[in-house]
Amino acid sequence: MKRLLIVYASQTGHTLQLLDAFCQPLLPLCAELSISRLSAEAADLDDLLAADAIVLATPENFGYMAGKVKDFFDRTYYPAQGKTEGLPYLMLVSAGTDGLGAIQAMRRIACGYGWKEVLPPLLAQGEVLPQHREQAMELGEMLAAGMLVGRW
Ligand SMILES: Cc1cc2nc3c(=O)[nH]c(=O)nc-3n(C[C@H](O)[C@H](O)[C@H](O)COP(=O)(O)O)c2cc1C
Repeated sequence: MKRLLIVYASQTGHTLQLLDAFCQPLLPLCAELSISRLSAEAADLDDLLAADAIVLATPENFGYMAGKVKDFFDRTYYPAQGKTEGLPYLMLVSAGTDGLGAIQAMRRIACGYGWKEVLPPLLAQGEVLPQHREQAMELGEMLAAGMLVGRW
């Protein structure tokens, strides 16, 4: 069974709203796709090494990813070196007005691991709107479909 790791942080629930929408189309696939949805402080190296794809979901804080997500990278970067190359990933970002700093920073770090960004990031600025939820659901569908047909 393919395994999807979701690593997230959320202080006021906006990123979680995106994540809930993203996960909605995955629920009927639980017989074919194992999903580990973990807060960034709970996720560890074993979770990462077991993953066939990873979703990084975070608010933008001070022009960067949440500190807990950065800490996940700090804890896993060296021990994972050479072991996760080519891992498909995508990003979900909730931000007040911007979000590009968080996206750029995660992209740079993911590049260091050798991961492959397989779908464009979802950036929701301000309140999470129905259109953001729809986009998140579409991304969930596309990521799962790509994993199940072996596209990535
Ligand atoms: C400490 C802090 C720093 C923030 N910095 C930024 C920022 O640099 N850029 C931005 O667009 N929004 C910023 N915001 C707003 C959050 O990104 C936004 O409220 C987001 O939706 C929160 O998501 P969450 O509810 O999942 O924590 C910041 C919020 C906090 C609490």
